[in-house]
Amino acid sequence: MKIAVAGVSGRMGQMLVKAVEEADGAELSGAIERPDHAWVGQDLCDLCGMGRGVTVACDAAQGIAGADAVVDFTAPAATVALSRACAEAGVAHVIGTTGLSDEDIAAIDEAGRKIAIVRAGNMSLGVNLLTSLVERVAASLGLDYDIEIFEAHHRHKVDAPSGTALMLGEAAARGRGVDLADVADRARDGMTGEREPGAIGFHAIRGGSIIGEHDVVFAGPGETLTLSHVANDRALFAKGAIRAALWTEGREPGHYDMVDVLGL
Ligand SMILES: NC(=O)C1=CN([C@@H]2O[C@H](COP(=O)(O)OP(=O)(O)OC[C@H]3O[C@@H](n4cnc5c(N)ncnc54)[C@H](O)[C@@H]3O)[C@@H](O)[C@H]2O)C=CC1
Ligand SMILES: O=C(O)C1=N[C@H](C(=O)O)C[C@H](O)C1
Repeated sequence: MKIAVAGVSGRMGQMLVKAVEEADGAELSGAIERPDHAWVGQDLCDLCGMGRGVTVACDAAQGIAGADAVVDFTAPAATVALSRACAEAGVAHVIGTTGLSDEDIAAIDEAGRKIAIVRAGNMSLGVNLLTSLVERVAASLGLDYDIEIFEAHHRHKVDAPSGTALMLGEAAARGRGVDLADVADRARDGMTGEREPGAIGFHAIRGGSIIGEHDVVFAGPGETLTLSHVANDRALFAKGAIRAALWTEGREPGHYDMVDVLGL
């Protein structure tokens, strides 16, 4: 399968190029960066020692030409534009970008009528398994167990809560049979008053080079249960994303997630 990588110079972009090169049945066919980026127009191999013969494009249509799938860990506006370009070109779109708004997701849904799209705030097996556990625990415990979600990431991360924290929050809300939008408590400061019964709280730490850590805390009467995940290597996300790209081959149009890809 021919795979293009968007955001190729980024922390994840570089991991993705390596993961494509290492994957059986995958070949790098294109690379995309933002128009003002110094890598545009250059041979990828001269820049990072991988992807011989691939020139970095800034035009989406050019970057995905000849690709079967594009793997995209960039920024919300870039991802929405790329989804539209993929729908026009009939190229599958694997999205790891987080911080997407409801409007962004609606635009991606629209593209998913024409092509296979896999989108997940976290591409790791561990986190996707954890969502089922969180849902089950939330369904088993009553409202006297308060749910708080902690996430920690490196200093360069630009969105909060993380995509993973939101996936975990949605799983907890599903377990309780409520909408996350109705119960999420994302900012506490000053005289907040007592905790709202049924609230799901979010807390974000940003610092150093932390790759990604998530805790879901169920704080109950006389006991606290914590479900945790720690990512030790970004290659984890890249390998998941390439697995998703390979999974799209011959797939019907639709907006899928990693639970579909992993068959969980
Ligand atoms: N779903 C998952 O498993 C994971 C998701 N992420 C998400 O992936 C995204 C990227 O993360 P990082 O690689 O750490 O960030 P980064 O900032 O290192 O890389 C983003 C890249 O996208 C490029 N970019 C921005 N606008 C663009 C455009 N219009 N066209 C083409 N390229 C463009 C940037 O120049 C940069 O090279 C974030 O939203 C992050 O939260 C990160 C790790 C795992
Ligand atoms: O920005 C990151 O680095 C990460 N982003 C994803 C998220 O927002 O959850 C996944 C992972 O935690 C790393």
